[in-house]
Amino acid sequence: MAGEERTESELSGQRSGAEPGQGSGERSAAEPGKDSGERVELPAQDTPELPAKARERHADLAEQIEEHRFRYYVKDQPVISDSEFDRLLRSLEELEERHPALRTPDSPTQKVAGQYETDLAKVEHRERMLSLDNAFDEEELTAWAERVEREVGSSDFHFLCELKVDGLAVNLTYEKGRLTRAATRGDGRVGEEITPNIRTIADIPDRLLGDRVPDLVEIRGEVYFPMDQFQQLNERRVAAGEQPYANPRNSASGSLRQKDPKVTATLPLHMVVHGIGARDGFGIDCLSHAYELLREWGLPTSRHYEVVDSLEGVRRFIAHYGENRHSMEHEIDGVVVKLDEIPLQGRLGSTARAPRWAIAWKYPPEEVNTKLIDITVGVGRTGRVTPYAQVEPVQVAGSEVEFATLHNQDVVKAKGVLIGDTVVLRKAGDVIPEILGPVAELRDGTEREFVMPAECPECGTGLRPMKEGDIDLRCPNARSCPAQLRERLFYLAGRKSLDIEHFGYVAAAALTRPLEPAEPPLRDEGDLFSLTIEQLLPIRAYVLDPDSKLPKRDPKTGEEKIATVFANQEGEPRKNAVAMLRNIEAAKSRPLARILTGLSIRHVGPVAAEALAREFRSIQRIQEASEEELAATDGVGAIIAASLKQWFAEEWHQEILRKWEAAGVRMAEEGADEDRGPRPLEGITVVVTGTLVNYTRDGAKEALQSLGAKVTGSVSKKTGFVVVGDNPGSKYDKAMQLKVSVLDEEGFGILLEQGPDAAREAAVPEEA
Ligand SMILES: NC(=O)c1ccc[n+]([C@@H]2O[C@H](COP(=O)([O-])OP(=O)(O)OC[C@H]3O[C@@H](n4cnc5c(N)ncnc54)[C@H](O)[C@@H]3O)[C@@H](O)[C@H]2O)c1
Ligand SMILES: [Zn+2]
Repeated sequence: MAGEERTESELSGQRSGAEPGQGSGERSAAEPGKDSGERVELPAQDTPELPAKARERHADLAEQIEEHRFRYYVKDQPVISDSEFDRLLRSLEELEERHPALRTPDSPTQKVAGQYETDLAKVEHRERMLSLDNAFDEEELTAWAERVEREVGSSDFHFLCELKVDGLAVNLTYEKGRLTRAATRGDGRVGEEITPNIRTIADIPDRLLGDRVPDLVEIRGEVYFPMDQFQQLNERRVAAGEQPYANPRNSASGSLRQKDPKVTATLPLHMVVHGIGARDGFGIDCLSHAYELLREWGLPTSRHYEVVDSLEGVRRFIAHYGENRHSMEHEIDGVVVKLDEIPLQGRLGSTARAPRWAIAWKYPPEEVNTKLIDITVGVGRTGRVTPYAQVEPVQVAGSEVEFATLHNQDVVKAKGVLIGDTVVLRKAGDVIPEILGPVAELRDGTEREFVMPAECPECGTGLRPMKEGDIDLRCPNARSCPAQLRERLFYLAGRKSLDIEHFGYVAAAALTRPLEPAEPPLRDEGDLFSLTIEQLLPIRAYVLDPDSKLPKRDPKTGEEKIATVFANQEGEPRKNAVAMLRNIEAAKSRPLARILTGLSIRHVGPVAAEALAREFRSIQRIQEASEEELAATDGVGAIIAASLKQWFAEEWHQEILRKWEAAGVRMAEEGADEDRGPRPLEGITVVVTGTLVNYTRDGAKEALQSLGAKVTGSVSKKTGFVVVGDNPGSKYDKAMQLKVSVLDEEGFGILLEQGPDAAREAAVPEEA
């Protein structure tokens, strides 16, 4: 690859000697000797330089590669992932490296894609369209850059860095400013005509803008299908009885290479321009300047490119987009680094397959193919039942993936995946793994459709949507569905809530759904704080895996693991059982916000719990507050308020509270009530806005709260006072409009020291 001497061009009779300034390097690329498309069969004979085994291996690899290219370029239905394909090609290159005699002009390593018979008409490009050499690591990138410097003869040049868009390469011919022809890349010299289809793409102008349009220009670019609309496309295809696409790249290609442009017209295709082919009637010195010109002509150039003067800059660009790879609306599989100076491009020239003045840096693959073994459903903390895929374990983006969520039954349908399919799995960075689509080509008829169960897999209760119109199904048995209770307990013991060490998923499962005894120690979370070691010792249970929610298996026998979770073989308490009980005890006095979080009230996460605890300081007061008061609390709002009301209305929730209180769990913030001194501002709501001189915003808030006032963020008729500092903004206007008493900083002092009546006298507007 990059960096090595291009003996292959000599081998294939090619020369790369290009005159500087003769257009792009592509034009100056030498014609390959011949490219008939047939393989030259060499007798499989051992020669000292070329063992028969290498020759066979070469023929085998070449055949596989050609086969995959056909599926990819012509059928738009590849059956292996790009990284697997790249590996095959790499193997072939390495083999040729060791046995240069194998590197004949018709080897797949020496050709651009390949030319195939399709339904579409053939058209010849004026100037060849090439592929790119790849750099998979730092060493290959450096080797390429060093070679560029060597051939240029100085370091007086620039790198143009751009994104490698994963789409379909196209060539647009504009004559006197009019789009006259569009074609796919094909074998680089002859492509498929797709002019009517291209005309349906809104990004692509039919006429170039301005009055300086050239006589002729070939525009090269990538047509892509936006990532976020991919699933909708598959959904429509499945509904219409067509095969879903495996990933957005294939859908772009499939959409564009339609015989009927009316079909293309219905699809949201876009284009990014990334090069120029033949041209006549204008001169350019740098590719980056050319992009500016193309943009003026109304062509869709990318905003994401940068000209840098060193490899250091290239590395920065690569790192930056490596991190922001997923905020693009199209898939990118790498970065393309090009020599910006066009005369220098010409001097470096091209091989039969790729320009020497450019290299593609490939990011680690995020898409792999794997087998969809099964789709099962899991029941979450709130009873939501979600289908998830169990796949053959596969390594992607730095971790092993075995499960991927499928969200709900409609998503499974929309993706068009069947149990038993080979699927494309995508894991983007830290994002949870996702199944993109099936490799429908590989189906053999044994695949079956997923059917959403009608009953909860763990408690047998009939599933239903929470409200009419909800897509999600839920298990309504919130109290003692073992799955929901287990998830609630696991959450309660977790970092965000009570942080109970030694209380993990296995313990949560064992306490709620043991094999023995028949009656689980916990029917809901009420008895958690009164658990005793005697209750724990007899428990035998499956050892559950938190990811799959399935029993872990013995790696040797494959059997499901069952254990006495809290007792050792002698029936004595295990160390961690004792520690767990001790930690449960300690958790009773966690801050109120954490206790609240542990109740698994819908929408009440750590942030809302913190706001509620700060404002109301006890569970009882939260319960007594009106829905409006709750909703008016900073960081709470109407949805959470309604959810709180619903939660407290449930009798079994009340029982949990009673039991927890009896067990000594903290139900109020320290010193919440009587011992906090007089509360002259009890029942009064205050809004603070603008900048105060003697108080920070939080300081003002605390001063008010300590006297019993409620501090909220928005002004309403119920607001008692609005305290305004400098630059108060709209809250002041609102207060005036609603005739709420407004206090300046002095009035605020009066409120704190002398109480509400005195403050009202100091307020504007004056009481009527
Ligand atoms: N899965 C399969 O079975 C299979 C089969 C064949 C090919 N492939 C995949 O197709 C790709 C190989 O095809 P290739 O030969 O076209 O090489 P390539 O995709 O690695 O590089 C060349 C192409 O990159 C495109 N490109 C995107 N952004 C560009 C930019 N900013 N500047 C210049 N060019 C840009 C151009 O269209 C150009 O033709 C690989 O990713 C390979 O894995 C996969
Ligand atoms: Zn259930």
